[in-house]
Amino acid sequence: MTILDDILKEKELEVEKLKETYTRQDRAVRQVDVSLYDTFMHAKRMSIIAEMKRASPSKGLINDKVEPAVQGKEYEACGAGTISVLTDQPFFKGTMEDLAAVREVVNIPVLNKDFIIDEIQLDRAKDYGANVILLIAAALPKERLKQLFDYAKKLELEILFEVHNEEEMEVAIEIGASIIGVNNRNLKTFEVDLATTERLAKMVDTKKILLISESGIKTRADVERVRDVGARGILVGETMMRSANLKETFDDLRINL
Ligand SMILES: O=C(O)c1ccccc1NCC(=O)[C@H](O)[C@H](O)COP(=O)(O)O
Repeated sequence: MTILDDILKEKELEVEKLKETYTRQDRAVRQVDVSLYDTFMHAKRMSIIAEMKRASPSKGLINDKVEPAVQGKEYEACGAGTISVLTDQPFFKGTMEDLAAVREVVNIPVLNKDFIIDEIQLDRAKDYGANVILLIAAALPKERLKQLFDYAKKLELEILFEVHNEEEMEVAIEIGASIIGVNNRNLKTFEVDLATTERLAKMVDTKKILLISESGIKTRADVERVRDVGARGILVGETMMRSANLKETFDDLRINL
């Protein structure tokens, strides 16, 4: 059993419960109509998806003092292109209320970062004001990923399609993903290697597909490495959550393309 297996098992229970208790609250939270793909593709500097992440399986507790609305506003003021909110409770200490709190105060896209295995989680993401959802290639078979991909599109949600190896990248391309995130972290072993982005970037036409490099990004040199192979965006969690000066951190990482 890997940690991803454990998380997915937990998600099955969560979805079962959601199906008994959740009713759609069409547009219950403030909705902001803004596209991650469009803004990142037109940006002149590296776009940053700044993450709200209290804890993680690989690092344990990272920052449990964070107030999502305050941090979200600061991320936006410092130049974030999107805010990723981890909403998984058992492994990351996040909640859907964190997502709603961020949505209320920012005007940039908000990503519901969770382990999506069912349509009901997409309904909920929409209701809570997300613009973008995450689909992880390693989590589900291709056919199921495609069903969820199509359903998310129907809800007018953008999809960050996450891959970690060549086989998963093939799946992303076949499904027609236009935003592909290469996760530098192996979700089974926690090993982080930026060479993953360098390797997989060769498989995509980065003029059409928006390439995002995810995980393990800490320094300007890291950003230069992934920029040089075509990434226009980076997803940064721990570095943001531990930063003592977010303005400086953003200025350091938002390099010219
Ligand atoms: O971060 C983990 O330990 C983790 C473990 C298992 C599944 C997912 C996990 N993280 C989710 C992410 O992909 C990261 O939060 C995200 O890419 C940011 O990474 P970082 O900048 O290294 O915090």
